[in-house]
Amino acid sequence: MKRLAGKNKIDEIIQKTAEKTIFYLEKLGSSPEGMDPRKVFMNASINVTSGFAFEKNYDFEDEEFQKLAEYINEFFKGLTHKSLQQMTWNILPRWICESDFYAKIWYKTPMKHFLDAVPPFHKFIYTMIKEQRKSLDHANPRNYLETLLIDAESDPKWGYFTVVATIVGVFLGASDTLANTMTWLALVLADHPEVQEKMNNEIKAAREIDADLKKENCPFTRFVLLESRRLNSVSDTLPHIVSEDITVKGFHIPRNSQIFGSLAAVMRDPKNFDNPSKFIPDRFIKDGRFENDPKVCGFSVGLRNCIGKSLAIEEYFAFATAMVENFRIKRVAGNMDLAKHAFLRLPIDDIRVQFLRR
Ligand code: HEM
Repeated sequence: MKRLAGKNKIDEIIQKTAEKTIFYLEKLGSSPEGMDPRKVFMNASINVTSGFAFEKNYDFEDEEFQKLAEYINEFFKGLTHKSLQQMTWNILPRWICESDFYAKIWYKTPMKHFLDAVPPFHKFIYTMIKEQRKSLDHANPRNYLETLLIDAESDPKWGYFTVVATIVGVFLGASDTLANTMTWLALVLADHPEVQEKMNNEIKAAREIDADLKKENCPFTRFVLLESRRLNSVSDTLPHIVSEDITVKGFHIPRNSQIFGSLAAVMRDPKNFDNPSKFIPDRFIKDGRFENDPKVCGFSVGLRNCIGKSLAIEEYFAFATAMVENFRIKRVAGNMDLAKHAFLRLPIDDIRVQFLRR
C-alpha cells in the first residue's frame, strides 16, 4: 500500500463514487416506500476497490461493472455455507470430505452460488492481468494489481493463481464490510435526527474552512462514525486456524482447530464501554477533543488485521458526509435486529430507508 501512496487516483475515485452514491440514493430511495440501501453501498465499495486494485472507475450501470458486482454478490450468497463446510472438515474423516459424493451434497446448498461464481470471477481477473501487463512499469506500479505482478516476477513461490486469489480476497474483504457499515450508519442516524442535524451543521462549517472536507474539522462526525462502528460492527470475526497447540486460560486448543474470537464481545463489554448497547457518540470526547479508542476493533487485531483499514476509513468518511450533507434520513420499515448469519453482523432483510433531499 505504501508503494502506491500518492500515485493511485484513489482519492479522486472515492469522491466520484460518493457523488454516484448520492445520485442512486435519491433516485431509488426518495419515494415514501424508501429502499434497502445495501446494493447502492455495495456498488460504491466495489467501485472504490476496483479503483484501488486496477485504477478503474466505473459507472454503476456499466456492463463490465455489473458482471463484477454479480460475481461478488454470488460469492456472498454462498459464503456462510462454504464456512460451514470447512467446519465439518474439523470433525469428519478426510476421505468423506474429499469425496465427490460429499461435494455434490454441498453443491445442493447455497454454496452453489459461491462455486459457480469462482471460474468467471477468476477469468475476469486474468483478463485484467493481461491488460495491465502490457503497460507495466516496474519502477512505478500504478495500482495494487501491478504491485502484485511485480512481486510475482521476483518470487518463484508466487504464481498467477496467488495474484488472482489475492485480488479476489481484496474484493471480498472490501465490499460487503463497508456496504453494511454504511447501512448500519443510515439506520442508526434515522433513529437520531438530532445527530444528523448536528453533523450537517458541522460539515457546512468545515466546508467554509476548506472546501475539501478535512477530518480534523469534523470531530463530532468522527465520534458518530466511530460509535456506529462500535455499536454495529459488521464482522464479528473471520474463522482462524490454530497453527500450533496452545492453552488459553486452561483450555487446550490443538493445532489445526478452527476458532472464532468475538470482536463484538469486546466492543459491547460494559467493562470497556458504559451503557454499551446505547448509541452515545460523545463517549469518545477526552478533554474536549476527539480521541480514537483502540477497543473499537472492528478491523480485528493482531498480525492478520484488516489490510484495507485506512482505505475503509477514507471511504466511510466520504460516503457518510456526502449522505448527511445531501439527505435527511428516515426509516420506513424494519428495525435494528441482526440477520441470521454464521459470522457477520448484518441488518435484517426487510429494512427500508427514505433519503429526502435537503
Ligand atoms: C468497514 C470496512 C471494513 C471492515 C469492518 C473490515 C474488517 C475486517 C476484518 C474483521 C478482517 C479480518 C481480520 C482477521 O482475520 O482477524 C479483515 C480482513 C481483511 N480485509 Fe477488511 N474490513 C473493511 C474494509 C476493507 C477494505 C476497504 C479492504 C480492501 C482494501 C479490506 C481488505 C481486507 C483483506 C484483504 C483482509 C484479509 C487480511 C488477511 O487475511 O491477512 N477490508 N477486514
